[in-house]
Amino acid sequence: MQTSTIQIENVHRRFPDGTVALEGVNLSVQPGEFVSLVGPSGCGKSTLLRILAGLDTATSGVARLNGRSPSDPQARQEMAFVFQEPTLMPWKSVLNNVALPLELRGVGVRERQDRARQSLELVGLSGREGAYPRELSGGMKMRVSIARALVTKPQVMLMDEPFGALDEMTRQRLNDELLGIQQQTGATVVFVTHNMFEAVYLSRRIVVMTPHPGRVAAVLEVPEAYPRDGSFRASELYGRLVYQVLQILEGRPALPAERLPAYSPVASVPA
Ligand SMILES: Nc1ncnc2c1ncn2[C@@H]1O[C@H](COP(=O)(O)OP(=O)(O)OP(=O)(O)O)[C@@H](O)[C@H]1O
Repeated sequence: MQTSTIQIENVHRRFPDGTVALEGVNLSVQPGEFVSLVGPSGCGKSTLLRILAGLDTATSGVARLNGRSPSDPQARQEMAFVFQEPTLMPWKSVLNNVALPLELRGVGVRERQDRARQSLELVGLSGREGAYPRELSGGMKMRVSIARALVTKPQVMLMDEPFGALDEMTRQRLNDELLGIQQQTGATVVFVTHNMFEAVYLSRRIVVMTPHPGRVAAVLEVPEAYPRDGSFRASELYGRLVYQVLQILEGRPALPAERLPAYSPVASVPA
């Protein structure tokens, strides 16, 4: 039986000031799956991602990555985190920024630079190895940040609003590149975004969260095969799914059955 890469069972996170960031969250993510967490500010998306990354701990409940606690050193080796800010070292070249996680793991200079070059090729930045972060556009910096995450060949990529600061055209281009990389590497991706268009375009499943307390309101399936391209954005399915996410976020009833396509997009609504 194939086990889930990520297992979250009845996770609660209450901060010392009494804020309940997460209440009773359940989610399992299969190997190679692309799952987005969508919802308004404060619904607990980042908190959930941080718990998965071992950067925060649940007050109660269980989070597992390949059956291990996210703080387990082996689990940490198997994942990479991409933040909204590219957080590059300004004094290091693009190549050395990308090689940094390998340097921290004690990999020799020749091997880490070779692997950093391969990673830069994946994000379309071959030829820019010698550049410094100040010479790059916002989109290029984010590509470097993704290349740095890929350099350790992680099974799981945890991405927190990575394209939130980019213009719409750059965001769409990077969405396509990310999907290409994900198909090529087979990585499992958990992707946080405020943007429901992006979530529908990228995901196999969308976890819609609502705040106060942070809960999973619904999980939508996106029944569109990969690889996807821009024509998906012009489809009826895409428009209806975006609308469905909005309805759930606004606390309105889901679309009536006669206004939905033949499939049933609400895969599950937790009790
Ligand atoms: N260290 C903390 N102490 C107290 N409250 C916190 C802490 N971190 C987060 N919170 C609160 O927990 C709730 C969830 O925060 P979180 O950052 O996970 O939400 P989010 O959905 O990622 O929001 P955004 O989209 O704005 O990043 C919010 O009410 C936030 O203010």
